[in-house]
Amino acid sequence: MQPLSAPFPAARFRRLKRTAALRNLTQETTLSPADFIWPVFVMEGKDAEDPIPSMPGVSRLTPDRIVQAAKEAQALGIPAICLFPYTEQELKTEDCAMAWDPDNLVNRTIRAIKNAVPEIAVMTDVALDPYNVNGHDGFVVDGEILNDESVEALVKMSLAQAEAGADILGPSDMMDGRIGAMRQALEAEGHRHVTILSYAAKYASAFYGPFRDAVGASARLVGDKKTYQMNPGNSDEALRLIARDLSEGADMIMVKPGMPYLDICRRAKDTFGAPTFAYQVSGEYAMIEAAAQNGWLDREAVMLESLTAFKRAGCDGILTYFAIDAARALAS
Ligand SMILES: NCc1[nH]cc(CCC(=O)O)c1CC(=O)O
Repeated sequence: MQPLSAPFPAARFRRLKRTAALRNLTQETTLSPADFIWPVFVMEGKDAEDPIPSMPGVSRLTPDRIVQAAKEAQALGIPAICLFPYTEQELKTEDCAMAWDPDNLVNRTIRAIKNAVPEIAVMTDVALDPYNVNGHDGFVVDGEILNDESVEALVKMSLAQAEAGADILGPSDMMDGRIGAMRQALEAEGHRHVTILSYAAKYASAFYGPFRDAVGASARLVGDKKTYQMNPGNSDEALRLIARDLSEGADMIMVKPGMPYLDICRRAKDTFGAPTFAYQVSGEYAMIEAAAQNGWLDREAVMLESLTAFKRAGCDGILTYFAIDAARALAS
């Protein structure tokens, strides 16, 4: 593209800024509730919720309340909800067997949502960290995060979620080769229509802190995730990972975190043109909420501006904890 304009005063950029009608008419990207995937935290129990202090306004919900939340999201035009489980500390194990238990909390919740609100797409998280004694996304042996053994476990976990009715599997683990292994197993087991949204460019980020509180992994995590998640200094590697995951059978790809990585979103979309998502992660949410609570930022304006920025950067959609509030704001 070669932007061209007449010299002043033939060109006056303020002409198209003068009224709301003209501004709306010439807006390049727009935001709609259909752009959102809403991440929620599910916990055991009935008719209860438990606020997450580092994510003001976000609570863990019991499955029955998640079903209510899914109904609300559906009514607001939000197409997908993404489930993350909170696991009691004493239930975490080294072998992470609960991750592929057909009746674990996530799989029961998928079924409950699919029964009550079949239209909404249910996305899951494919990674071992909520079930792992040491908080890592893969198996840990003698301090090493094992790749191939973890992939086998992730495949079992994926099949259990597909069986329960998940529409979108979200491998957030960053093990090598998991997309191909998952895709092959899904095809072999008759789950041809199950989609994979690969966390392809997922960085080893300090912005995940509040999420780890939410799923109860903070106290558990031994060391860091730098041997499998990306170095924040890298950009070309993101494209290689996305190319790899698409070639192994991912239907959609994700960049994570979001706002500090919009350059990666733009490169990803321009290079591959695949359905591209960004995750506005827990730390990004917490920063905005904290500033808003102090009266330092206008919460609604910043929320909508930040989400619009993802669309402008080339994203087709955004995983955001603001999904419900943003959908309400857009409707009003
Ligand atoms: N499988 C882990 C996972 N899945 C989603 C998030 C972070 C999401 C957020 O911060 O909102 C994480 C955290 C991590 O990698 O440690």
